[in-house]
Amino acid sequence: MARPLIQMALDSLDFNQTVALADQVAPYVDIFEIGTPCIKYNGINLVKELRQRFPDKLLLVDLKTMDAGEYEAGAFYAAGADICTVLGVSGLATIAGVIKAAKQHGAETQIDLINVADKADCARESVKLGAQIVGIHTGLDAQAAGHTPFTDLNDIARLGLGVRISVAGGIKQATVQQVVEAGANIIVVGAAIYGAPSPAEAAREIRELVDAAAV
Ligand SMILES: O=C(CO)[C@H](O)[C@H](O)COP(=O)(O)O
Repeated sequence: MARPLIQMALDSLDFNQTVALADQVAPYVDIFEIGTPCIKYNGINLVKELRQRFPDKLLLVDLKTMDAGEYEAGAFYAAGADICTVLGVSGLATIAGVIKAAKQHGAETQIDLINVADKADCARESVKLGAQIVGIHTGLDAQAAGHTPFTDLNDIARLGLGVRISVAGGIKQATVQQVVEAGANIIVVGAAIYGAPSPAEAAREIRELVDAAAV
């Protein structure tokens, strides 16, 4: 099995704390995600800062674009994003716009299936348009209501779409093995790392667990 990637969700609003957290966990993660509240609060300068400090990391900007796909995402790809997210619920025209912007910058697009009613159909159509990553995502509010991403992950993995599958939504040490075995290629972790007494130690543990599960 190819080594799954670990994506650190940087979900603080504070610019300096975000950069400091990225520094702490950098040895153990592959992708830095600038989370949606964080990118709204800090804007494109944070993309430029992380791009400059971490030239070897993949940088995902969690725009969750809902309209004006090409226009909105283009600026973030130009600033150094490797991946931007677009909402599956936005519709195919917006998804196509983000994909077009990504192609112009040699970058990639992730479809976020959060709150999509027919996830299999949306994933299939998005892949046909050229999306490289399908994101299974139980958001923070849905997590608070007791939801998890595991059933959706199994359903989408079974489709065999031939693209990478990302999973997010409360993933922690106890669930890493389950999501790797279910077929996730990108494991997104936020609170289980940034909420730990030592984020670096938590990230190191998750790296070990992901690598062990993927053998
Ligand atoms: O995109 C997000 C919320 O919309 C989060 O960044 C994602 O859910 C990962 O964080 P956590 O592991 O804490 O769920």
